[in-house]
Amino acid sequence: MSKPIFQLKDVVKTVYPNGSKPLNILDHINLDIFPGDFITILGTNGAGKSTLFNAIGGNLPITSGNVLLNDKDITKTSVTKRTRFLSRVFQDPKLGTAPRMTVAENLLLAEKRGQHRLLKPRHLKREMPKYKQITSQLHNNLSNRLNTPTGNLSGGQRQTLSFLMATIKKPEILLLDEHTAALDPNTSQELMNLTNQTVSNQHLTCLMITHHLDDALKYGNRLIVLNHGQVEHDIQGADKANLTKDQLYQFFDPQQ
Ligand SMILES: Nc1ncnc2c1ncn2[C@@H]1O[C@H](COP(=O)(O)OP(=O)(O)OP(=O)(O)O)[C@@H](O)[C@H]1O
Repeated sequence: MSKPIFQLKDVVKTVYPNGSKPLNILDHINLDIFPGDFITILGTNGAGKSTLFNAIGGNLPITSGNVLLNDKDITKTSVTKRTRFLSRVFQDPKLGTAPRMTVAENLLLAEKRGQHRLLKPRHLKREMPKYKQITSQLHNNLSNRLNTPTGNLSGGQRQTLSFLMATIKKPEILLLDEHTAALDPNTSQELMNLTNQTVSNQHLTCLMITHHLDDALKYGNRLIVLNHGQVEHDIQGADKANLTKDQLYQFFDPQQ
């Protein structure tokens, strides 16, 4: 078996809601993520899914435990530094892109992530055929809007762009935080297909939060259910492939 690319070791995040008694919103999480894992993450509202992503992305300092990338302890590494190896796509299409910059400029910016970010017009010109090609993967006309400021795009176009920006420079870890939830059913399906293709073709390591049981079953090699800040189920390989929707429903049955 290969070595984990990413590890959470006994990660705890404690909060004090309204100054009351402590509450662990991440409660001793241990997780080994392997290269090429595509993990779908389910959990009821408030289970800790976004908090888990914030701990991985460095957006939230954890109370105790360690976060490791390729055996290196990155627990104290800033969000900015983590963007060199980690990309995240949020539910809100407005969050991923710079609204006054054009589609092409945003893509160039994403390609230069972690480098000296000087946008030169000749770089932009050189990359245009590539941007045309990657934006043509969906039938939403994004490829004809390369010189349009992203603030003028539809939500679906903008979310496609956020996804392309997150994957244009292969990240070591890709975090998808309900990235299709704000889209209409067809657009959502198209972006999910592109996601699956990209993860598979680029051999990305990806974690995807979703509330769609069908998507959680259909995609990925591994499924995690979070509950009260703990990993309640971690189903992999053949068990994941054979998992049924009825079994999944049982995980959320309060009688269980
Ligand atoms: N910074 C914080 N301070 C206090 N409580 C927090 C903080 N961040 C999250 N929480 C609480 O921790 C719990 C988990 O929140 P989180 O947003 O991770 O849940 P989630 O599983 O992503 O939910 P949803 O499906 O609704 O997005 C919630 O009860 C939330 O109110």
